[in-house]
Order: sequence, then structure tokens, then C-alpha cells
Amino acid sequence: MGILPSSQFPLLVVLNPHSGTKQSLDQFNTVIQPALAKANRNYTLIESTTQGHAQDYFLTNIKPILTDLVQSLTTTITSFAHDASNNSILPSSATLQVMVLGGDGTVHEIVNGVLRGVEGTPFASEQFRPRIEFALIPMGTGNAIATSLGITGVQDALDRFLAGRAVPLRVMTVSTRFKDANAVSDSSNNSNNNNKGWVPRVYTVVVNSFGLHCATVYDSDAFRHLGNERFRMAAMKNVENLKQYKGQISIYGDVQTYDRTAKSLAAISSLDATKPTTVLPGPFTYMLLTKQAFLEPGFRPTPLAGTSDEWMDLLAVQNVGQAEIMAMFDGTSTGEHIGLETVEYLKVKALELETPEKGRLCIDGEFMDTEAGAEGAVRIEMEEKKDVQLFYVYA
Ligand SMILES: Nc1ncnc2c1ncn2[C@@H]1O[C@H](COP(=O)(O)OP(=O)(O)OP(=O)(O)O)[C@@H](O)[C@H]1O
Repeated sequence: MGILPSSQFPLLVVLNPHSGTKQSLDQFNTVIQPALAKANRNYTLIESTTQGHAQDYFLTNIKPILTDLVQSLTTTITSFAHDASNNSILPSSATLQVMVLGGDGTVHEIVNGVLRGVEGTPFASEQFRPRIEFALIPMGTGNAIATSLGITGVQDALDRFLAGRAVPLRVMTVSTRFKDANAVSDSSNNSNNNNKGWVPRVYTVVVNSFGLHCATVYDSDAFRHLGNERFRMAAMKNVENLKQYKGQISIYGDVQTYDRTAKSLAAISSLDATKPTTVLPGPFTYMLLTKQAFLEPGFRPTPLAGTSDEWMDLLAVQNVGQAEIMAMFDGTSTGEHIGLETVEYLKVKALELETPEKGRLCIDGEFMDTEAGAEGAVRIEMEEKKDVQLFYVYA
């Protein structure tokens, strides 16, 4: 990489005017556009018009975009190499920069659009893999990824983009046993252990949840006009009508479990990848599986999570009452709640959730209805395939 000076390749700027408190366009006009002009950066602006627009845009256009990019790199290489045979020397990678003025939902859409667009094609293969670098301008409600990376606002995000240090944005895969039109891949032979028969449905980069958190996100849309406050309002509504969500979580592969006494993680090696390393029997009051430490500023439910690490952080609270849930929430601003007896905290590679009734999962702010029983189970795992690990974020 680095064959073309990055200033010569146009940047894609994805702007969601609906994110957060709808300030994206104003911030683009007043802060981002002047800064890009000053830095002599060309860009193409993509303004999303509906839910799903950003995903569809990348699904449709990622191959032509990469073709243009590779062509510009190839021309440069051959002109430098004076290739006598006149054969093109194709690069094995190319970097595409995508600036996002929006929140986590917009990043989720782009990741899924890109992956659906390139999977099973020569655009994500042993011979060629793109590198997609996100500049996250936090204009959403939660901005979990940006907040977890310590990005404090628009100017800070811009400075980090211009400084150019990108870290991996690791991806989780959510699979079901049944196949439908929404499956992201035809293959049910993911290279990870113990996952034969699972069909990848969606890729996630922030959080998958079940129980109170999922119900909170579901209800929070009605409070969108309140900005960040919408999650607190919806959470209070759900604590008042506290429910227990029946289900069992089976964790596969290596595990790190938080030891409350030692205040550190203890490793448990998996001896047999086909058998669960640990089982949480439920019912669940609250359950989160994340890649980000913060889900919004001041809310740090999985404080040991790492955007770039190889683990998913699981926070589970089983069968507790209102007082225990409120005590847990009290600790989430500092992360101290992981020391509570009622809280299970683990770093995991893969888990399966099976519920006796139909249910709902929250997947990066979107919702997935789940079926009852073993056939309706959901598997969530750290994605190990190189053809999926294409994403980086300026940090
Ligand atoms: N023009 C639009 N009108 C309505 N919805 C849109 C539009 N463009 C995108 N969307 C949808 O807006 C939703 C929210 O986007 P985004 O995640 O950027 O903001 P947020 O939900 O406020 O932030 P966060 O996810 O960080 O909490 C996404 O589901 C996206 O599909």
C-alpha cells in the first residue's frame, strides 16, 4: 500500500442526516468540508436518504469502486515499473477511505454492504483483499465505536483521520440454522470450529443483545428527539416492567472469565471445540455481547472490551429483580458493576443462544426475530476469515 499518495484518491464521505440529533449536514458544511478543502482532499459525498441506503450503496457499488481503485494503482505501478511485457501487475490490496458522519448504525450498514458485495468474489480472496479505513465523525446517538476509541467530538475525529493511524475494527458474525433471503452468505462451512450447518445472517461491529437491553433499544426510537437521553428513558420503562427472558447460552472455544476477587481475567482453555466450555442456564434479565467498551458516552457496560481484540465481551445478569438491575446500572459509568455477584463477565470466541419461545435479538441497533428451540438457535462468533476482516478505523 501507499503506492498512490492518499490525497490522489477520492475519499467517500457517507452522511446520514437522520443520525443523532440531525446535525450531520450542518457539521459537514461548517467543519468537515472546509477542513477537507484545506487538506486538499477530493471526496465523493453520499447522503443516505432512507434506512438501508448506505448498505445498498456499498452492496451495489463496492466492486466498481474497487475496480477503479485497483486500476489507478495498476497504472501507477506499471508506469513506475516500465513493464516491458506490458502485463499489468495487480496489487494484492488497496485502501479505501470512508468517512462516516453518523452513528454505529451507519457503520453497521456499510460493513454489511461491503461484505455482501465482495464475498465469494475475487475482490475478497487470497489474491486481493481491500482495506477499508473508517474515519468516524461521531454524529449518532451512541457512537459506541468512536467513544470506545476515545474520540471526543468532530474536531478530534477529524484530527485523528488526518493523522492517519488506523486500528482494526473486528467483526462478529450472527448465524442461524435456517436459511432465508437475508442470509449474508451461501456458505455454511465457515472455517471456525463447531459451526457446520450455521448460515451467516449478518455481521455486527458493536453489540448483540437479548433481554432488557434489546427491549430498551427497541423502545428507544420513540424517544429519538431526546438524543442520548432516549436510551435512559426507554431503560427506565423496561425496568419498571421488568421481565425475565428464558433461554440458555452455551459458550464454545477458549474463554476468559472475570474473577471478582482477583479483579483480573482467568483463562479457561477449551478441550473439545464441539462441546460448550461453559453454559449459562438463564433466564436472562440482561445480556450483552459486545466489541466496544462504551455503548455511549458515560455507559461502559463491557469495560474490558477491545475494538481490535480477538474476543467478544459477554455481560450477563440472570434472573434478578429491579434493585439488582439498578445496582448494575449504577456501576456502568465506571465499569465497577463487573465486580457485582449478580454479574457474569466473560470474554468469549463463540456462543449459541437457544430460547424455548420465539424472541428478539438486537443486532447493532437492528432487530432479529428468533425462533424457539434448537432449530431456532442463534450462533454469534468472532469472525476469523481474512476475507471478512477488511475494516480499520482511525483512532
Ligand atoms: N435519510 C434517512 N432518513 C431516515 N433514516 C435514515 C436515513 N439515512 C439513514 N437512516 C437510518 O438511520 C439509522 C440510524 O443511524 P445512525 O446509527 O447513524 O444514528 P443513531 O442511531 O442516532 O446513532 P447510534 O447508532 O450511534 O446510536 C440507521 O438505521 C439508518 O439506516
